[in-house]
Amino acid sequence: MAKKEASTENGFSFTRSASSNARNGLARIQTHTNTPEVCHDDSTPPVRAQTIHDLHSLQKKKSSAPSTPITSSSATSPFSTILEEERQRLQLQSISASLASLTRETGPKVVRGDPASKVVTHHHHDHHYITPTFDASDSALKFTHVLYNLSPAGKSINPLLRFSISEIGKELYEQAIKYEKGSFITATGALATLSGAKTGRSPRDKRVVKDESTEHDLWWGKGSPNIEMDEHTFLINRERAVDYLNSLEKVFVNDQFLNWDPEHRIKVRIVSARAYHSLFMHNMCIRPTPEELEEFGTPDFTIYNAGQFPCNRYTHHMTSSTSIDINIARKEMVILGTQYAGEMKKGLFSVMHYLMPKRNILSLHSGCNMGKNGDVALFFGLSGTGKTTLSTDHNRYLIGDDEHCWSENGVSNIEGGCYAKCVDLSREKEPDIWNAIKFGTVVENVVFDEHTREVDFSDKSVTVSEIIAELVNYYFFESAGFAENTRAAYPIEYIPNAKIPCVAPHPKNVILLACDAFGVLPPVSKLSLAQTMYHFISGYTALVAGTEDGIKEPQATFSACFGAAFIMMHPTKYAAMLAEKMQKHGATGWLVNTGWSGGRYGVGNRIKLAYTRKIIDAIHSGSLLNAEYTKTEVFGLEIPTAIEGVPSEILDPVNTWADKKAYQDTLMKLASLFKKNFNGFISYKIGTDQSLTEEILAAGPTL
Ligand SMILES: Nc1ncnc2c1ncn2[C@@H]1O[C@H](COP(=O)(O)OP(=O)(O)OP(=O)(O)O)[C@@H](O)[C@H]1O
Ligand SMILES: O=C([O-])CC(=O)C(=O)O
Ligand SMILES: [Ca+2]
Ligand SMILES: [Mn+2]
Repeated sequence: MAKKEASTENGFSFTRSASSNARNGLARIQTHTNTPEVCHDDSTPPVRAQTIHDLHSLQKKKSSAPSTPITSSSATSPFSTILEEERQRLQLQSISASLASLTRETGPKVVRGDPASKVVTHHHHDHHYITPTFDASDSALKFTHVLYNLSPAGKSINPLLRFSISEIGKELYEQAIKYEKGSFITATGALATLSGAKTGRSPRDKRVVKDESTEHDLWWGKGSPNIEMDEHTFLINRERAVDYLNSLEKVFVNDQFLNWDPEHRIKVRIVSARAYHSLFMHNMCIRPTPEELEEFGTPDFTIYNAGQFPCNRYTHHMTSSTSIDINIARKEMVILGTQYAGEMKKGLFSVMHYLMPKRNILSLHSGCNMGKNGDVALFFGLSGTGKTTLSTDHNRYLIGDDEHCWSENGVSNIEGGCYAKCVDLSREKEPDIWNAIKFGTVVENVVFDEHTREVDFSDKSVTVSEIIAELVNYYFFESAGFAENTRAAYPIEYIPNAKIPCVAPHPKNVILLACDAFGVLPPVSKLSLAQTMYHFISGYTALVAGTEDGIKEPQATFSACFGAAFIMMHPTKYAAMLAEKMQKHGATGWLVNTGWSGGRYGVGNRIKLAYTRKIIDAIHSGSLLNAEYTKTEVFGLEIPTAIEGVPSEILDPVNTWADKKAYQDTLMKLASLFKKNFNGFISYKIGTDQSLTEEILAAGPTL
């Protein structure tokens, strides 16, 4: 762990030390040493307690009360106490401002250590609550307690804001287990939770405020993920969310960061009603150090997650009782009517897809890892194509599994955690992800043994059936899929070879992943720059959906930039930036089919993960770059004739199909689907380079 690698290539410095890991890591579970003695005589009190309350109080050793030591003299000097109180006051004021109503005259007022709150027990002078109250309405009669940056291990991240742990202020695990039905601790210590009726994202319910500036900046209309909403309607939903949150006994507030590039770090605040949501975001966003939290100040972006509460369908623009609303100008997002935590993660990703390109930084729906020699690979792909699985590679440093930025400095992860699919997760095939499912990790919608609490990753019964999923896919184009969407969210340092800080030099390889359920794309092809751009803009994968009679048909999905659901500007904007960066830094593009071979879904089989890993190894090592190639017909892809550890006959898919006519027909069918999809882009220019635009158009399949 104390191993250090250092490199200052490309602006980022790579130093990883045990201390930086420890700082970012979660605190360990403490085992109490003062176990009450066992007593065999029923006639005497079994423990040193007169009441059940006393008994329970024995469970917790005072000295082990969670706390992070306040650094050095600042805890004791009277001068610094004043500063500290002032800081706390400002922090509380800021949270209060976040929760303020926009229509009532007086917003929630934060009262610290409110004496009226009977539940506060003062073990330490510095334990306190912050208690926003309304003084202009009936809401003044109740308190909304704010649970600020609680940690899953029972330790407030900010030692200066350690709120008392009592009736209300239980830590996240305890909060979840006590108050959120369906929360359990699994055999390995993860928090199993249910996301409710929605087990995937609802892109059809996403709204973006169209105002003077976004009207011109953003991509609107056909194919765009940005469905418009006006400012006034946003405020109605915002007020609905804020009122709902303020009506609760308590809310959770996370103050965290996005983007490991210190120059372009974004401060985010997440206000939510569920410990599940707070823990999820704790894991997924970058966790501030106590010092960073001290100076947090005003967030750059705030999420109001009132997911348990529906939107009002009489409200303009609402087509269901779910609404995920982004307001760029206000720097706010409101969630109503869905508890699926991925909405927060991907909502913020959308925001980054706006903010970063504004700074000439490319935001990417990709995984990223780095070899021992500093060679960096990006993994693009739609949901379920292998970004997380393939970027989590025991022989390489993990930079991140899903969201990155590519700037002049190199690549930086946007997030502080990973969100892995865990359907059919196997210890043998994906050991690092398997081992990351431990204390602190949130596992969503999994099924486990009632007694042993062993998770059965093959059981998909919580997530909806494929038939419903097909409908969902139809209505909510390209959702992560409600079906088979059991997930694990864990802090990135749970992967042993994660590189902290999560930044890397410019990529050498850009790997486009497609799970081709038609089984006609080669397992790997080397792409020209124009082909890379063609496939990046196409964003192809094929899903498999069930039909009523149980016959499963592959369904082609095209999602520009391998993440049309998250981009905010026109795809060609991102494509131009990618082309420019790949050209400038000499990156090679690859197309890897992680889907079917030997026939389409139902006839052939999914390419063995072990083979895909060998292919990826050969890309990383550079050996594939100089291999011998042949060119395929129709798609014009360069395919290698041999790769170590992979049977050569599978490299050209035609060899694996018993029915050659079926192969040809399926190939032509897929090619025509590509053509049809790309027609939507032919009138656009990619950047300023007209010849590149023409090359890209010519880089698709020829029929
Ligand atoms: N040959 C293969 N290559 C990659 N993944 C495979 C292969 N065969 C099966 N799989 C499985 O496919 C799934 C890939 O999912 P993964 O979590 O990596 O998707 P993702 O691209 O990260 O999607 P998302 O953006 O939704 O998180 C995993 O469950 C993995 O075990
Ligand atoms: O956002 C989600 O729910 C999961 C995910 O990573 C994706 O769909 O790309
Ligand atoms: Ca993933
Ligand atoms: Mn993703």
